[in-house]
Amino acid sequence: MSILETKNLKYTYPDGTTAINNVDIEINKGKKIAFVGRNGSGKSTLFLLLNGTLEPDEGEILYHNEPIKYDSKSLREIRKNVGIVFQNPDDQIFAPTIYQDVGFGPTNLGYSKDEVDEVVNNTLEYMGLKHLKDKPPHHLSGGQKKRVAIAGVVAMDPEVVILDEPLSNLDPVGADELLDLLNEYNHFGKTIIISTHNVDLAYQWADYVYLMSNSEVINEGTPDDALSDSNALKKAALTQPTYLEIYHELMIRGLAHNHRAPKDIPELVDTLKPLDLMWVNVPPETKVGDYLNLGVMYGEYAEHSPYEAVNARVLHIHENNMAIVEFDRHGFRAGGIMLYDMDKYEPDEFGELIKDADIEVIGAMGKKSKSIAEDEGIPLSITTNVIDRSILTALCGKRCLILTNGGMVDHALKRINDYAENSGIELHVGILNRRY
Ligand SMILES: Nc1ncnc2c1ncn2[C@@H]1O[C@H](COP(=O)(O)OP(=O)(O)OP(=O)(O)O)[C@@H](O)[C@H]1O
Repeated sequence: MSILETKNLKYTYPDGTTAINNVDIEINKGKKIAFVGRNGSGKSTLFLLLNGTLEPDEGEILYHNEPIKYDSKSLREIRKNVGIVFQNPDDQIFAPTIYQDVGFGPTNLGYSKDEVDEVVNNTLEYMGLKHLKDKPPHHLSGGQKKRVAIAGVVAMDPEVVILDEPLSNLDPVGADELLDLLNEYNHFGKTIIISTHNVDLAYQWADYVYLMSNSEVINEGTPDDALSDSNALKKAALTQPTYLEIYHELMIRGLAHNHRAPKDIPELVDTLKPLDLMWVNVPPETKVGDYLNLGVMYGEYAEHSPYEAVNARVLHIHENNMAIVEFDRHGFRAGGIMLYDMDKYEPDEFGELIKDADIEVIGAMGKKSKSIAEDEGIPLSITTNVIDRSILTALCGKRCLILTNGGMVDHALKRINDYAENSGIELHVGILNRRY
């Protein structure tokens, strides 16, 4: 369902610089969208057009299929629903304290004092800023200021949040934490749009990508489609995402399986052909591509039955009936990933389940899970990039537990099951405290 759309948009600044030219985009509700382009390609100008701050010279912008109007009532409405977080938080934060700054938007929307108090406290809690509420903004670090700027927008409960270069000036942990937060917010059904010149970020994070150059959109599509066209990337003076580049190099050398391009480390690991190659003696009638049974595994190596067949595919036949065979991946011993829905957290049950589940590593996704874990003294080994890191841990044979809640429970379950299905590796996955 389209939430924001532009048709043949054009905008020229008063000094004659055309910053947006013939731009047609369609943003669907609940998606994560990235606009990728070098400095000056027009991303910030487009964002200011999308929430009515600038008015186009030509073309139109549709919000829920209705053209935006520019009278003050309509503009208030669109700015409430399409919030922008500027690249530099100093352009956005101006009140004497964090509390007042985050309360500015809701106060302007006509909320009562109690309503403002409730919404500001909830937002500060959600953004992990509660302890800073009485501080003046100029005493905060760059990362904290960024969060305050986002909190000011989130407090108005917009449908769409637009963030101009959200990760600029953040250290790696701060960047991961912010992405975690944006993903969580997206799971509440919010549409999130970012601009970035970081192709790796756009490739890994977005559902849909627009590539911009010289005031125009020059390519668009899923991240693989939009960011693998070398001509378009050259025109935009950008390079391919690192994962795609590694994948293509592996493919050229025959080291990768020919399935979809990897988006993260577990998928990249999975594209690698297993190194289980072996010289074996084969019967004279054997052909390349045949499956051979090479014997049995037993004891702790057998997963599915006490005695398990070891199969291998013939890759190459040499003279004297010698062949190179590749072991079938079936029977790969991985660990497991259990999820625990923190909306239904019960300390006693949790302790019991953990004891029985033989968990070695615990991770938490989302603000609520992390703060319950902190309050309850549950030791967390993984707090960012949790799904990927849990899959990698499980691939090393360990059992992990992910604490999460809300829509992220099913999201995590789906991601892990998709990985298991695509890789053919049997991971044990389940939700500990949900009965089916
Ligand atoms: N207020 C302004 N007056 C005149 N020209 C401007 C103004 N703001 C931006 N521009 C010009 O418009 C073009 C697009 O700029 P814009 O800031 O939208 O790009 P951007 O892709 O967001 O860049 P960045 O990544 O550096 O933020 C550039 O050529 C820029 O110099």
